[in-house]
Amino acid sequence: MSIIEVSELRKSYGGRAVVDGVSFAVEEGEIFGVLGPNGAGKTTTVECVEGLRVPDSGRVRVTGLDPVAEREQVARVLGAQLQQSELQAKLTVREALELYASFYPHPADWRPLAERLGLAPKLTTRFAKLSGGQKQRLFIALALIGNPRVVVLDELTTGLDPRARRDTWQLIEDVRASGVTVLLVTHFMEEAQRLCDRIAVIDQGRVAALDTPQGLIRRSAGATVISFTPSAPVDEGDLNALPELASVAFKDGRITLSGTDATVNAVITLLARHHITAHQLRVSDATLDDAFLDLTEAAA
Ligand SMILES: Nc1ncnc2c1ncn2[C@@H]1O[C@H](COP(=O)(O)OP(=O)(O)OP(=O)(O)O)[C@@H](O)[C@H]1O
Repeated sequence: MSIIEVSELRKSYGGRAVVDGVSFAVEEGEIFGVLGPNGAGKTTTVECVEGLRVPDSGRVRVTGLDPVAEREQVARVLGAQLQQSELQAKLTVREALELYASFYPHPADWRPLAERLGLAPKLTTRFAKLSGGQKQRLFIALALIGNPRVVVLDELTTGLDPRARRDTWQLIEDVRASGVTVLLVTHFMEEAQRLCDRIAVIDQGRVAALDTPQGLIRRSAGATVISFTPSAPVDEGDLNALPELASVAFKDGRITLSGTDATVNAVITLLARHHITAHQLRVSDATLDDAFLDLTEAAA
């Protein structure tokens, strides 16, 4: 049994379908990413998993439980990241940890949790005085305090500086290493590529693709990118006729092509045939960023 099952989930607001038949399954121990453009329906989807919104139709199960009908049981196995507004400004870190621990029958000991999250020196600091990174750490601590089997994190690192973001990634990896399944909503491609075992790309309320980060990159039309400055003009028709070509662009005397290894080999042969030298030749793999744009454009 998958730890989270979402099947044909639908939710409309004012007659507009914002989640329009979303299905995916998350396996125990995975970091599963939900990625998509603004307004794609990501938060609505994960809030249905958390039992915070009631689906119009479809089936959602968390450890086999219905998050709406069995909300209390689900709350014992699922930890959700709070929104900023949900915590009192005057509450200290220690008070928040103790308060949230009191909500659960078998909470984690908050002291080692605070230690692990680097919150130990901040126990007497009020919430309002914490930095953005410290607040995020506290939210992670509160999401973990009930000893959940699944934790849902939405836009976890938005607003964090690069170092705090990297520290948070390490934390998420530690959380997973301790056996917790992570459902992660994110806008950051680097974050998704680095952390997620699998990703559902959601676009306009539907799953546009579901795969590993590498699988998504391979699936996008131009998985390999080659760019160079030619020593002499290259015939555009010849470039457009290259095998398995996904895109071609000309800028400031440089040519950038995307396609497959076959495209790269063919363009090198083409240049050699015309005795053209490729200056500053670069060959790289497409990134998740490229794949995302490709996949969400394709869906549009
Ligand atoms: N309670 C609501 N009433 C009406 N419309 C809503 C409600 N909640 C969400 N929406 C709309 O549903 C759409 C999907 O919202 P959702 O927050 O799920 O998207 P998202 O993918 O999480 O977006 P973002 O990346 O911008 O957070 C948006 O157009 C949003 O305005």
